[in-house]
Amino acid sequence: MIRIGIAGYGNLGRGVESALTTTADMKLVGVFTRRNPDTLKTKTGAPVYAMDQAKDMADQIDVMILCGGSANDLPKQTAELAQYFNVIDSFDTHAKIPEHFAAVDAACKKSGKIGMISVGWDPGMFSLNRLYGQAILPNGHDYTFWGKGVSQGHSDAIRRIPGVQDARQYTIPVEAALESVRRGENPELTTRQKHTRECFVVAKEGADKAEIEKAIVTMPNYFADYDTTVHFITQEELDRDHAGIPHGGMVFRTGTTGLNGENQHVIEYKLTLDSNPEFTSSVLVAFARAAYRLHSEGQTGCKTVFDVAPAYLHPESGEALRAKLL
Ligand SMILES: NC(=O)C1=CN([C@@H]2O[C@H](COP(=O)(O)OP(=O)(O)OC[C@H]3O[C@@H](n4cnc5c(N)ncnc54)[C@H](OP(=O)(O)O)[C@@H]3O)[C@@H](O)[C@H]2O)C=CC1
Ligand SMILES: N[C@@H](C[C@H]1CC(C(=O)O)=NO1)C(=O)O
Repeated sequence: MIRIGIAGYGNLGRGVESALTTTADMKLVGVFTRRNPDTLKTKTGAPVYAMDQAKDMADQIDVMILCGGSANDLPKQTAELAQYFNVIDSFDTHAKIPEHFAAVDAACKKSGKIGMISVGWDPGMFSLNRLYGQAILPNGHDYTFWGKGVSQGHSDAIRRIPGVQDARQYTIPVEAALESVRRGENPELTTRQKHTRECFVVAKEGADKAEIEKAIVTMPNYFADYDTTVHFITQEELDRDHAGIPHGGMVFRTGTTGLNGENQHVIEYKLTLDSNPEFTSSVLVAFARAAYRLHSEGQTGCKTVFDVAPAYLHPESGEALRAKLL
């Protein structure tokens, strides 16, 4: 039985808690939070501990699944907890993945643990499909489109701005760009030409809304390269009109084969998600199984989804997989 800890109890933390109830080979030992653990009750009745108690429980947990925010939490937490645990996170600030990988790799190499970063759907499943497309159709173009849906990373980043009480960020694909790709026109598209971003923000009493809006639209790696609109609404309106966290998207690869490129092929990998956090958490749980197995085989250091053979994700044996899924 693989013993799991959850570090951080937000949308993703609750999603991991739920995803673990569907496994027969994994169990939740406990949830770790930076808040007062006595103020939190988990959905499944799993115990809640203070984050600084985690290191004292290192012998009770095989993999710690980190569910903090990429903007502020994971850059500190993943490498910190890698001193004591095999760790896995969903770190999604794409521009900073190389530096995050280096920090987690150094911590894991020192502690003899395994770390997996940037596990989810983008980065994660979409990353894998971009790699497959380029490897299989080297003569081609790939495109990634998200939404319309709620980006958890962008929503989390807004919530971290001083004066913000709550927020949801919708990512919206530019239809003309999407249709041009679908028509096989292989357009050259800038970041700004592919998506727009729409934010719904609840400001704290007395907060400077102009300053909040400016902090959002100029935020590097999240909003600076996009046309972004910001709406200020009440908490009641956010809870009423923006309660769900749906999302999805597509990775396209269009490429040619034949000595003269005479044949065109289109690969399309699509996700349609009722719950972005619950899907992301399901990916995290499958890769947590792989992290445990790889560490049991003596692997250490930092990995990404590119480094994991698919069979490590599945609960069944190689023999069963060959008989049923090949
Ligand atoms: N790779 C991918 O495909 C994806 C990655 N992600 C990543 O997941 C990250 C986490 O997203 P999400 O779970 O939605 O973020 P949340 O804002 O729900 O939670 C982030 C952290 O904030 C704290 N927190 C949560 N709720 C509250 C609250 N009410 N009051 C105070 N603190 C709170 C928790 O830490 P604590 O319990 O310690 O207080 C939690 O771990 C995102 O930043 C994103 O980067 C998300 C989706 C897909
Ligand atoms: N990491 C994203 C998952 C996808 C969604 C997204 C976006 O809408 O910009 N980028 O990647 C998230 O936090 O939801």
